[in-house]
Amino acid sequence: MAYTVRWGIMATGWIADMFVRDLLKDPRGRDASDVAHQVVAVASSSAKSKADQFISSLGIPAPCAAYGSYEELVADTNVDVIYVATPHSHHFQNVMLALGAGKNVLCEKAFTVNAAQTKILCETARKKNLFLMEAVWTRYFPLSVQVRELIQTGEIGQVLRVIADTSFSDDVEERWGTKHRMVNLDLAGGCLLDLGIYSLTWVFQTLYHTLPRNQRKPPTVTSQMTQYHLTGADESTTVLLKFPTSAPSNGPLPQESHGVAMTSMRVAGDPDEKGTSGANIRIEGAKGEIQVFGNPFRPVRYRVIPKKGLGEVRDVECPFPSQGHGMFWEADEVARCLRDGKLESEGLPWEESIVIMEVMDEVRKQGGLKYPQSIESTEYPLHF
Ligand SMILES: NC(=O)C1=CN([C@@H]2O[C@H](COP(=O)(O)OP(=O)(O)OC[C@H]3O[C@@H](n4cnc5c(N)ncnc54)[C@H](OP(=O)(O)O)[C@@H]3O)[C@@H](O)[C@H]2O)C=CC1
Ligand SMILES: O=C1OC[C@@H](O)[C@H](O)[C@H]1O
Repeated sequence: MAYTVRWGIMATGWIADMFVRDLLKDPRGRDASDVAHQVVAVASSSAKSKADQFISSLGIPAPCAAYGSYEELVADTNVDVIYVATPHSHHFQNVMLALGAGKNVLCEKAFTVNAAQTKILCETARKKNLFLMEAVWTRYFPLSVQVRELIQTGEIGQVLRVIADTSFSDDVEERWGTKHRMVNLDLAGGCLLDLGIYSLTWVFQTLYHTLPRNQRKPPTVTSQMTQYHLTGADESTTVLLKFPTSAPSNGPLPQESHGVAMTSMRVAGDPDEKGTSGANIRIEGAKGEIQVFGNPFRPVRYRVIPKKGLGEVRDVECPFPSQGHGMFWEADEVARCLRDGKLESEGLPWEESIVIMEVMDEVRKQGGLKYPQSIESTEYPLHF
């Protein structure tokens, strides 16, 4: 018998739409018949009619309540878990609202504006015995799971360096202007929090998450940042990380590793959008390399390249079942955690989200990127 989760959707923007499309796919299409999803409520902060429109345009089966405020959504007793799909600037306030009403939460990336806010959210969830997870969907792809397993089983030996690039060469002025959440400081815009987090995800899930928990240590951080001339949000950021502990080595290899996390809105990881420039992620080990192809947030295949004499090159395609976007895998993880009474996901524990937020805090400090005090604040409730 499938364990069914009843979702409440907070916000009706782009990613909420994509997420709900995936929730509505039959889990059997991805061999996940142990879980099922229902969308039982949708809320828009601007108007109830927007929630009504969202429900009808996506064909969400009745009954599904439509609300014109987030307060009404979190009070709905039919809802098991809230999916928070608002801009970064609002995550802290929105998640606190949901936790305060006794609701479990899946919150979009970046978890919050800064690490101090993330810590409060995790502490609040712990105290209230509620589930909370940052929606870094890529971590739950079979591709990510397979790559982590290959590292853990020693396929490429000790991993010494990881390079990850999440960059798109947009016409920034034309596409994002000054108000869009991608570049708007009031909404915690900029490529680090929006896209760089995926480069950091690849660095962390290969160099940090693959270690036993008691061996995971925060990296040191060096970085460079270029700010967008129209708003001051970062348009290009490069982060160099040194992790003090790597997988145990039996020989002369160092007990440390390097991560290079890049992101930009001016240059592209895949300029011709045909993959000509190669892999956006390279995971380099003492016995070989794993390359990951496609957008770092939605990669499509990987290649294992053993060091000369140690084996053959292997390409592995990782298709998206049911013509899905790939967000259903993180939703399935939420369902299984709720079923099993867990407060956090093993795929992205609270502690790891906090360390990544701390890295982003440090990068912003080094780059001189400050957001308005109202959205950096840890005060709750705060109306801004
Ligand atoms: N996992 C992924 O692949 C992706 C994740 N994201 C993440 O999802 C979040 C939302 O991004 P996205 O959907 O692209 O953003 P959109 O701008 O498309 O939607 C955001 C929604 O948040 C609500 N909202 C509440 N307050 C505000 C406010 N002050 N300004 C603007 N919107 C507000 C609005 O919904 P309403 O009026 O209904 O309340 C709005 O439609 C971000 O954290 C982003 O990083 C984004 C894209 C892809
Ligand atoms: O999370 C994301 O992934 C997809 C990108 O297009 C989007 O800007 C970003 O928010």
